[in-house]
Amino acid sequence: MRKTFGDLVAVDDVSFTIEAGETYGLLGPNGAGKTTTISMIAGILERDGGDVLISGRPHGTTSTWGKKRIGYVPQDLALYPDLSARENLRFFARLYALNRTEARTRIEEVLEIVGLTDRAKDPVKEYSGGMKRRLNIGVGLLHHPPLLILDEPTAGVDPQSRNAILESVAALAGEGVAVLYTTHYMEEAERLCDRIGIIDLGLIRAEGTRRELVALVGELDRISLTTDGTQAVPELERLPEVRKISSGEGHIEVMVEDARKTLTRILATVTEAGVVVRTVEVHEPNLESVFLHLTGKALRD
Ligand SMILES: Nc1ncnc2c1ncn2[C@@H]1O[C@H](COP(=O)(O)OP(=O)(O)OP(=O)(O)O)[C@@H](O)[C@H]1O
Repeated sequence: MRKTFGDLVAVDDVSFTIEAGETYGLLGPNGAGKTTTISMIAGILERDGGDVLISGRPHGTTSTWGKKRIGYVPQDLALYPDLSARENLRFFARLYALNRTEARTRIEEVLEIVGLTDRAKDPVKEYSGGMKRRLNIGVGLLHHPPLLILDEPTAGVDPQSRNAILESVAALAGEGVAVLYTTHYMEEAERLCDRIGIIDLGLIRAEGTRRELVALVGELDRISLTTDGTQAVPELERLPEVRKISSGEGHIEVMVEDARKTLTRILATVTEAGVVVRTVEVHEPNLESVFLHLTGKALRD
């Protein structure tokens, strides 16, 4: 897809696919083109070029078929403050043309998913920011969309709601919903997303699982041990998984590609050499360093 606003190229050439049950994260700094990209996918913004296919079928701003299959949760809240959560959902269920019986069941399911059943009767104006955000997500789920698009759903919410949001998104993906998730919080992308597209200046600079992205820039995991000696170093050097070792008095640092896979073997090798291990720390390179490497700037610039 491509989108320009006058001279500004907001989305230059963005292309990706999301499978059912997969959570795809678009990670990028402010102004990277995330909202523009998802607005085109949701069919609320005209594209200048490119295609959006849902289950192989073209979809655009005039496609009702496509819109029925998408739950779009914008950054801004769209709720009636004087109505309760249940009344808000009832109103939106009518907009989505759910019949009465369908609506009744689905509203209770949705309240459960977003964790608001206990507060369903209270007017939304009495809700915390995070609760409003959760209800907003609930609205996007009413019509059972196979694709759910969330635009920075945790921006500015309290930790409890943030956790609730992340947990409901993971549960929905577990039920087969394809989720497109935008964020500039690296930890969220790492925790939630099966695949991540790093977007900057309207381009996807790299795409893959967290591990693939990290491998792309050649970063290694580091296992730091504090020990009572370093006589295990020659044995460690012989292990094929070990890429680099440094050691000094009372500590050994081992660089490997995948610390989770190699940790047991490394500890066994050290102990067999008669060295006592006092502490173990594993440092995995994160997406922040990948982002910095790819774009030359920090994620939160
Ligand atoms: N309607 C518009 N008219 C003009 N410029 C726009 C418009 N919408 C977005 N832009 C510009 O396009 C670029 C991409 O914006 P976009 O909102 O897609 O970024 P984003 O990655 O979602 O950022 P944020 O994290 O702040 O939401 C920005 O430079 C923005 O100023």
